[in-house]
Amino acid sequence: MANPNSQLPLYERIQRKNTVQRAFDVIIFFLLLSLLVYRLLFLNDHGLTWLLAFLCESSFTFTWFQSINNKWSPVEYKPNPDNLRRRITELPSVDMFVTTADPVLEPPIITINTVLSLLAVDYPTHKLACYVSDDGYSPLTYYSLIEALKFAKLWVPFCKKYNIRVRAPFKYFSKDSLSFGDSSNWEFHQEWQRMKDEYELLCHKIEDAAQKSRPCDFTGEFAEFSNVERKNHPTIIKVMWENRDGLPEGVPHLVYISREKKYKHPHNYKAGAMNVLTRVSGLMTNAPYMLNVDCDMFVNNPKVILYGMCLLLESNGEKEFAFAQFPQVFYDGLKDDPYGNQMVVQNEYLMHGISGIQGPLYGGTGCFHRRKVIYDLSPYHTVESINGKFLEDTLLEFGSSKELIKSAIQALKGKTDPSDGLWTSIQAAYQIASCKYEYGTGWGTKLGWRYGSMTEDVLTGLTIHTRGWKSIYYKSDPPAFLGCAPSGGPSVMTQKKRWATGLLEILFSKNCPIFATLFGKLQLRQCLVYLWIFLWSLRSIPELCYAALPAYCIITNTFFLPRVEEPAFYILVVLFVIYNLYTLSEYLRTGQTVRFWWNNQRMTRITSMTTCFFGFLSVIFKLLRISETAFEVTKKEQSSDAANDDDANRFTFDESPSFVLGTTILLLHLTTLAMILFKLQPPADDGHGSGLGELLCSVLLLLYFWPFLKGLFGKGKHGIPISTICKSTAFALLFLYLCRKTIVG
Ligand SMILES: O=c1ccn([C@@H]2O[C@H](COP(=O)(O)OP(=O)(O)O[C@H]3O[C@H](CO)[C@@H](O)[C@H](O)[C@H]3O)[C@@H](O)[C@H]2O)c(=O)[nH]1
Ligand SMILES: [Mn+2]
Repeated sequence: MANPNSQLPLYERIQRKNTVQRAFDVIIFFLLLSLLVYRLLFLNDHGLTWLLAFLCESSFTFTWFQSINNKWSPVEYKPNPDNLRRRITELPSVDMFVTTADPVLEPPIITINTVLSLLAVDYPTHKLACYVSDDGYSPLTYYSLIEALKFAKLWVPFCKKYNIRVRAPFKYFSKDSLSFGDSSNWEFHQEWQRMKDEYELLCHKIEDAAQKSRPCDFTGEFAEFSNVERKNHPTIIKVMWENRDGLPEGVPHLVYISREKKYKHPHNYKAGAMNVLTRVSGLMTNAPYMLNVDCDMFVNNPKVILYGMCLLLESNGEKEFAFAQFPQVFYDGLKDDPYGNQMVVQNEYLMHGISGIQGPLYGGTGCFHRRKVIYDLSPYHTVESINGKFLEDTLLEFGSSKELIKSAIQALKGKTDPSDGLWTSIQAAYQIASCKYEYGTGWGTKLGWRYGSMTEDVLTGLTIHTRGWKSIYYKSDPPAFLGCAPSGGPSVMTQKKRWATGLLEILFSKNCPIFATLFGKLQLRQCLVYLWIFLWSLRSIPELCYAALPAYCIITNTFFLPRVEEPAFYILVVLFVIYNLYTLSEYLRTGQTVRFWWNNQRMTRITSMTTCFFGFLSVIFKLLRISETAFEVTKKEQSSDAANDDDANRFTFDESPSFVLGTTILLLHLTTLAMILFKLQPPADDGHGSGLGELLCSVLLLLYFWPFLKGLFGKGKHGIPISTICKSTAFALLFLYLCRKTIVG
């Protein structure tokens, strides 16, 4: 009999209105074009600086064009979990993956909180399995998981009984959380206190273990960790907990995996870890859906799996949406986002904008994938069509494990047999987690997470869009996941440099989105979106040139901007004012402060002129085979007090080259301003020297690099290291010398 509820929609699609925004987008675009026309008209009257300015401005105009494309037709989706419950009696299984790589940079207490929050989600427990990949090969992480599991057996029922919202205990018990709701309920009160005590005990145990040089005796369960080399060790797989009774309540399966590592054997960082997770889970539970999160991204909304399933289970979604991406939202964000990495405005406008094209890019965490899509299926493949040649070709790519191939056939055909217990496949699991398993297979090239970029997430998502799939984005309230944004100048720079590198790596690879549109099924507008993000590090070049131009002009007393008397000067003024008001309004509409906006503007300029440039260089070095690119893990901190700490808002520095470049720009513009102030400029050629435009540019750059100015006088980590200042002074002097030479020459 047909289910009377089968018509209930699982999600709603809402086209957002954005007429005013579009109008401003276009106005800005026309102002930019008129500036270009002005440049072209007078190209012959001016020298090289004019041409350079024209080229830079052309690049800015192209970027703006791309950004209009990104935001032109925003769409929002709203899942409806109630309808899901009514419509679907048997919910599908979901395998949940957590990756961790370093017990120092990623303290196990953070990882276990993520795991606990996943184990406690609102979803039938027997449909869930949680797999933790530990690239750190850390007995401490494993020990913490053992202890966390004991706690989970109390925590999960507690959360479900009282319908707790925040199920990461550190957050639930933190000072700023309003966890202690209905305190008149005596029973709740008692249980709450017990949970709190148990959680504190858990924290103590982990802290104690972390203090010791050896967290445990390498006997019994820990014997496999006695080989202490992190980069050279055999596989460890531990089925830590099996929900044997298959009951909808209780704690989901928990599996720990530390894949084999060998010196000189590329392990492909996170992408490699994800592929091992995919294979091992394929053997053990083979769920048709997979949720993956970074170790610091805890579940903040227990309905998240229901949301994910609404988005992916709708019958038209089945044919369209390959993955469902949730935004990266951060907890304990520093006030006013001094490092510009909270991505609030991007999550709101950019992501919804892209949702109106082919869908959000895959962001590496907080994302539900269909297993069969990860196994290379395309949208035109129906269950019936999956046989014969496609199946044969695809299966060849899976490698030699018969067990894996068997499970892959089931996954591709959309069949899910209940597993015969996790242990039965343990031997095969060891085989497919070994270094050599991927030799001669399609893993990383045709299947699974793709290798060859530091941003394996975006690359993997791109290959999915290239096959014609769409993706879907949902920004829930409260946010589905919360993670921690790196704090401190150096870690922000490390992260951004990795992104800049990884994104450009994709542009220069065979997966380049231009080919994907020409020969694949990537939509043209989506191709523009990808180009916009991949060109990020290349844009550092016009940005740097544009920052050097005013300095050059002031030092040589020439000009590259129209003079105040010329009407074109007002194009620039209007452009500047409208652009800033426009971006400001985006921040204000998402509830942010003016300060927040300014910090973001400033950091955008700083990172695109410094870190992105080094990202660009590392790709060039890779192409020239001078050096390889590497995934540097960012440091995670749990402290809830950081947000209120005044110190935390102050920029911190280290000796990284990004800061040398930033300091050089600062010193240059300090010099130029001093030259104007003390009238040290050489006489202008024909009485037409640098003017107000150049001066304002210099002042603006000084404001953008204000944290660096403070850093010149700061102490300790808040100060720019002396060696950096020396190097920057040398570069600034060299620039000065070269500028002078052009006058004399
Ligand atoms: O060899 C490695 C390196 C990293 N990781 C894991 O990768 C995740 C992301 O690393 P992180 O240092 O937090 O990088 P972020 O810049 O914060 O991560 C963003 O960018 C990455 C790509 O650069 C994506 O993989 C992430 O999902 C995305 O959140 C973490 O869980 C790590 O444990 C591994 O498992 N193995
Ligand atoms: Mn991270």
